[in-house]
Amino acid sequence: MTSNIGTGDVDPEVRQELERLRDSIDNIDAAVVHLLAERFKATQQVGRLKAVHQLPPADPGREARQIARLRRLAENAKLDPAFAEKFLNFIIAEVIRHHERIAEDTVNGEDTEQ
Ligand SMILES: O=C(O)C(=O)C[C@]1(C(=O)O)C=C[C@@H](O)C=C1
Repeated sequence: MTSNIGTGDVDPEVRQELERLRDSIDNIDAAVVHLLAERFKATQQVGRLKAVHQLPPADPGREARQIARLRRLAENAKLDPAFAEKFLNFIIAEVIRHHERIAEDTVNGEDTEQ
């Protein structure tokens, strides 16, 4: 069936309920973006620290502990732990790319960017 939500041909009560839920979703999405931005600010600092001290971008042991912890948190929150793991892995892969870029731009502990 094709959706008629966009055409205005929807019970006003249903439309109102949908709008209420979507407002909530929009707030949550904004919070997620802000939280992710804060997380990336912290990981950028980790990336610089690792580059300056010539530490490897990835730390598989740390990642294994984070995944185990996040899976537990997800289960308690009734979120699919497999989804939580995929989501964390997706973010960490991006962080590692950032770390690698920072390491490339760092020579003898000096930032060569700019
Ligand atoms: O904690 C670190 O060592 C980081 O570089 C941060 C982080 C993360 O995004 O949480 C990213 C890469 C590592 O493999 C582990 C964790």
